Amino acid sequence: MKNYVIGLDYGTDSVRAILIDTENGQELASNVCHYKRWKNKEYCDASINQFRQHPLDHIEGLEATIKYVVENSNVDPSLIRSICIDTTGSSPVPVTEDGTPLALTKGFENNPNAMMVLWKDHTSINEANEINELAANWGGVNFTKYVGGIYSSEWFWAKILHIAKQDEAVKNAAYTWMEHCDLMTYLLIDNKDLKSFKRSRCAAGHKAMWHEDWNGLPSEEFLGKLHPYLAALRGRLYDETYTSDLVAGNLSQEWATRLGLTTSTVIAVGTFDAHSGAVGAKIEEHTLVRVMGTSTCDIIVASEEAIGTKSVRGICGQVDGSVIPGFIGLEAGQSAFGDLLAWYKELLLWPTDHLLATSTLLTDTQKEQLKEEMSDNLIIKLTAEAEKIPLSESVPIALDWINGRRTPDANQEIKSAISNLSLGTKAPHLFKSLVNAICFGSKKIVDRFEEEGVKINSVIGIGGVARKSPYIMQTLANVLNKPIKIAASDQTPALGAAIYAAVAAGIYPNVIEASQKMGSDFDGEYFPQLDKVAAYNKLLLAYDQLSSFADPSLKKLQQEHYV
Ligand SMILES: Nc1ncnc2c1ncn2[C@@H]1O[C@H](COP(=O)(O)OP(=O)(O)O)[C@@H](O)[C@H]1O
Ligand SMILES: O=C(CO)[C@@H](O)[C@@H](O)COP(=O)(O)O
Repeated sequence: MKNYVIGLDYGTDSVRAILIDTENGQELASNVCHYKRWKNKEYCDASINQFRQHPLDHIEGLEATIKYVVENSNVDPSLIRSICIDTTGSSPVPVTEDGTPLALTKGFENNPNAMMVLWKDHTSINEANEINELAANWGGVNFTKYVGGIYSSEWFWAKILHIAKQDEAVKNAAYTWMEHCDLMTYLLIDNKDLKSFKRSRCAAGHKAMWHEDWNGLPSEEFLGKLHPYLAALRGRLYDETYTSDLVAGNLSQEWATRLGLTTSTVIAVGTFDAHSGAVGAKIEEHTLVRVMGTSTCDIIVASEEAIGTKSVRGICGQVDGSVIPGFIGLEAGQSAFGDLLAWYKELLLWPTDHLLATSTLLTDTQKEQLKEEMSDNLIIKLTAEAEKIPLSESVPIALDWINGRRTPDANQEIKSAISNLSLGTKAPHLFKSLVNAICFGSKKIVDRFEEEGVKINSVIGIGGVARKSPYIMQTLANVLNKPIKIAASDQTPALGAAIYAAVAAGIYPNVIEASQKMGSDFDGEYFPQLDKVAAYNKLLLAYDQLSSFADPSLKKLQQEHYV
């Protein structure tokens, strides 16, 4: 009998659904929906790093994309066994006692504090500092132990603490909070009991300091020292967490009707995009999967025996079962990867956005066409020119911390810097320096894993930049001095979600077997160019120097580690 599953992947800008044949991972239909309100930059204020998304963007996207793949695949809906949802994270959403996102209730429809706080929102830097300070000094367990020793402003508790302090009305109305992957899963299932709802192990372990060592979330006593709201919230969250090979519930009658499915379809426990992307790319031990898009997420799995009781310093957490049940999933990443290049692109397009509007040389239609053409071609042209600049030629030295540093050693307050500019510095030189910067930031992550005893034999690249930029991938292979394989699928996170769905539906006995059968093939490999590796090593020293200058705390961290 044929079996089909759906993987639903919520990225930063859009959501995509794919309908997959579980026998071989073949994609029978796919559909993408861009978030309407987010596209118009509603509820965001980049000047203070506030990035919020309205739940209606997510619900409309879910309905449109799933309906599309069900209708266009010509598959009998009763053979669609399961759906699994992955999202960005930590992207928490305040909800009412009956599990309704607060922004869907009266009075909160346009309040950004009542919406999803997107992973890259950095409004809670002070609150992350408070958490770190308390964790290190309160005299009890240091709850940051399994999230690399530093709690980030990108994460759950810091974001909630910030909003609780900032918005009394939201604090009073938000009965509980859910990670985005949990909320969308909860929305679809029939069982609406919030207490027994199966929350994601991946989200809880990497972002909310949930760990078996202390029986779940950080203690009420610890949270109470941060804010009484957090202490009260603890009891309205969860004790247990679940891996994504398990069923969260059956599709509710309401959503079965809305999506053209039946209530026999099961919904797997939710997860994060990077972790499901790693499964979609057939992750195995000692393979680092790098999701390279707006940001990077670096995922690796290790057996419990290999990790033992060790806590890996400066990363975004080590969580039992966050990628493959039975293995410890480790996560690191860069807060900006493609985003650094996107920032530069926007900077260079300033005149076209602002001067063209007042010019009388072109018609409005021509202006729009020109703007679009320049926007589409800018990175491609810069890439071609940067590639031609020999490594012997002087280019600026840049840091990749344009949106703070996620790892190693989170510091979201830190800013980027560029040095070594001269009158000879042209736009492609600067572009080359930014590409070097994102690759050096990547090298720091790989080095940290290896220093901490996590062996990396091979690297797999997935995500927009991995697929679109051979220049960046070749630079990265040279900087890391490791070969990098590129997954063929453009949809690895959604494919990974489909793999979890297939296991949850009982079609495969475990994630490893399912990912071998359904996971993406590879369609490219970049090898280090031996004549260039040494030159990049030299540039890396300059990057290190600039890093120490821009972030004096780095030296202190290193000294603390080596005493
Ligand atoms: N040809 C390219 N070279 C380098 N970077 C690119 C290229 N095309 C897109 N990007 C970058 O890729 C990022 C988007 O990556 P993608 O994986 O598609 O999205 P997301 O990370 O939101 O899932 C943007 O930051 C963009 O600047
Ligand atoms: O941080 C995580 C997962 O832990 C990601 O969700 C976050 O970096 C967003 O990833 P994308 O840039 O949307 O691929």
